[in-house]
Amino acid sequence: MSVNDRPSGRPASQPPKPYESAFLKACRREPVPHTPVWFMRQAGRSLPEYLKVREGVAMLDSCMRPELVKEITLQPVRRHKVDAAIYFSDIVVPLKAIGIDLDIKPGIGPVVAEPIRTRADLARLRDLTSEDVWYVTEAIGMLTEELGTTPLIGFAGAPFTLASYLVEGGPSRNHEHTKALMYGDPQLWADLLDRLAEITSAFLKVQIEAGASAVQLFDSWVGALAPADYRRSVMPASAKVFSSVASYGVPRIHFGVGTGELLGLLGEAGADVVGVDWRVPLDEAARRVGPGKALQGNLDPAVLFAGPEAIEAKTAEVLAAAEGLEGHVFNLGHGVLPTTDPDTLTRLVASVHERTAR
Ligand SMILES: Cc1c2[nH]c(c1CCC(=O)O)Cc1[nH]c(c(CCC(=O)O)c1C)Cc1[nH]c(c(CCC(=O)O)c1C)Cc1[nH]c(c(C)c1CCC(=O)O)C2
Repeated sequence: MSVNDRPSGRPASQPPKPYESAFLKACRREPVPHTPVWFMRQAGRSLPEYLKVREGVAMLDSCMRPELVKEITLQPVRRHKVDAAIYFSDIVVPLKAIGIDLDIKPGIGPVVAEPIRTRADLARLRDLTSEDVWYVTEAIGMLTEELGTTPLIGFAGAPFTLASYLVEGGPSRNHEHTKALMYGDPQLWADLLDRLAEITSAFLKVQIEAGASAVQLFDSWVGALAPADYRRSVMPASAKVFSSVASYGVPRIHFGVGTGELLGLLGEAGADVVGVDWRVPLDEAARRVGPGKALQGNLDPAVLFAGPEAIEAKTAEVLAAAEGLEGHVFNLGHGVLPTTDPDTLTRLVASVHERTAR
C-alpha cells in the first residue's frame, strides 16, 4: 500500500467510491436515479443465512469477529439489493468495549450487571480509544473493499438511549429510573450524557475513519420525552455528537421511535437526514422538520405481514407522501421484525426502485 492510500485502498485525494450512489445523493438532497432503499435491522434474524452463521456464537461475541461482521453485513446487500449496507454491531458495543459488564440476552436485549445511577458510577465510563474497538476498524476495512460503490452506514446509540439502558439496567417501558435521574439530579444527568456523547463521538469517528460513508445516530427511545425536556436535557449531548463528526462531511442521520413531536428538534440537533417512524406521514414530517434536511422512512414494519397487495398499497402511500421532499431515503419506520419473510423485503426493494425510476 502506498503512503497516500487509505485503508479502503483509494488515494486520499479522491472522493470515496460510493460518493455518487443514490443513497448518498438522496442524503445530500441531490437528484437521484431512483429512491434509495435500506432497512434498519436488515441484517439479523429474518435471514436464514444469518441464523446459520450465528449458530453457537453469542451476539456480542459475533460483533467482535471481523470476518463474521463482514459476512453478516453483506448478507442483506446480496439478497435484497439494498442501496446501502449497515455495519453489523449493536448500540451497546462501545460500552462493552470500555469495560461495562453487560450482555445481550436473546429476546430481551441489552442487560447491564450494575446500573449507573450515582456520581461514583460515572467513573466507570472511561474514554473509548480506537484500540478498544480494533475489530471495527478491521471489519470496515474489509467491508468497504467488498462493497465497492455501495455505501456503508456506521452507527451508534445516542446518549439518551444508551443512558436508558445503563440507568435502568436493561430494556424499560417507562424509563422511570432514567427520568428520575434526569428530573431529580439535572447536573449528574448532564454529566452522564456528556460522558456518553464523548464515547459515542469517538465510536463514530472510528467508523468514519475506517471508511463508513454515512452515520446514523439511533435515539430509539427518546420519543418517551416531551419536546421541552428533550431540548433542555438531551439535545445538548446529541448536538455535541453531531458536531464532533461534522468536519468529515459524511451525512448524519438521526432516528427515534414515536418522535412525531420531536422531529424538528431531531433535525436541529445537527442531522442532515431525519428518520421518521410510521406515525407521521412524510409530507407532514417535512413540514415539522423544515427545509434543508432529507427524510428517511417510513413504512410500518408490521405492514410486511399483511400480504402483497397491502404492502404495495402502503408502499405507494409512503412514496406519494415523499413526492415533494428535498431528499428521501426509503426505509421502514423501525427495524425489520425477526419473523418477517425475507422475500417480502427483496420484493419491496425492487418495487420502490421500479416505482421511482427516473
Ligand atoms: C435499541 C437498539 C439496540 N440495538 C440497536 C438499537 C437501535 C435500533 C432500534 O431501535 O431497533 C441497533 C442495532 N442492533 C443491531 C443492528 C445491526 C445492523 C442492522 O440494522 O442490520 C443495529 C443497527 C443488531 C442486533 N441487536 C440485537 C440483535 C438480535 C440478537 C440476535 O440475533 O441474537 C441484532 C441482530 C439485540 C438487541 N439489541 C438491542 C435490542 C433491543 C435487541 C433485541 C433483543 C432481541 O429481540 O433479541 C438494543
